Amino acid sequence: MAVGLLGGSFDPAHPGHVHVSRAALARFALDRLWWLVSPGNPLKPRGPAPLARRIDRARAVIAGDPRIAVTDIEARLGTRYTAETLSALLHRYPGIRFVWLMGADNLADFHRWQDWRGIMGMVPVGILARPGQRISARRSVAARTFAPFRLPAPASRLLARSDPPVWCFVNIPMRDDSSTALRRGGVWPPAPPQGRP
Ligand SMILES: Nc1ncnc2c1ncn2[C@@H]1O[C@H](COP(=O)(O)OP(=O)(O)OP(=O)(O)O)[C@@H](O)[C@H]1O
Ligand SMILES: O=C(O)c1ccc[n+]([C@@H]2O[C@H](COP(=O)([O-])O)[C@@H](O)[C@H]2O)c1
Repeated sequence: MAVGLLGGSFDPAHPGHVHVSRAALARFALDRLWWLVSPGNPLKPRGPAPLARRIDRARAVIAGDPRIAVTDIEARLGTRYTAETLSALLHRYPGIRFVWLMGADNLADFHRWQDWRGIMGMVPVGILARPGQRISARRSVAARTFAPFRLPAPASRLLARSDPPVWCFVNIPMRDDSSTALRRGGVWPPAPPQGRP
């Protein structure tokens, strides 16, 4: 079974997450997709809304798609860095072919992640186009360093069955939803329940 992993703050989840998830299922021939709702991105100084609220919202946003599961795996494993999460998952689920998924904005910054080269050696990586990020992603340190291991987009359905390091960038119809825009618009985070701080 091939499972895509979409890690994120999901602060909050939005239709862009669902859109890239469905595109990844189709383009990378995945059977399932797990959202890993992060306890907190190690590179973001500001802490996100409480995990339970982000998970509730994520479940509401994906309602109706049985192929996508919302998980708190990183909180359960006690991991925050993706390299640690992946090694724990590979150890725990030896029969699953995992694919790490991310939007093009994360490819642009990927060389700042802990043990990013190690991540490329652990699992295939699928990148999904995001508005305004195409050039920075293409020119990124990670894209240049791993250029020889890029799977051409027309072969994207082979990604999960390819041995790492391997990565594939797919151009999908783009949506410009972002959690930042929702936070700036004041619709998130919701007010805490009365009587609680
Ligand atoms: N509209 C989108 N198009 C492509 N990828 C997206 C989109 N929205 C989110 N992603 C990807 O989904 C993953 C999780 O995203 P995240 O939860 O950080 O949402 P975000 O909208 O990027 O949040 P923020 O604005 O706070 O950075 C990341 O890999 C991100 O690149
Ligand atoms: O491992 C790292 O060093 C690392 C640095 C930055 C981001 N990440 C992961 O990237 C995913 C996307 O994060 P975010 O906050 O952009 O949604 C999420 O799973 C984070 O844990 C991981």
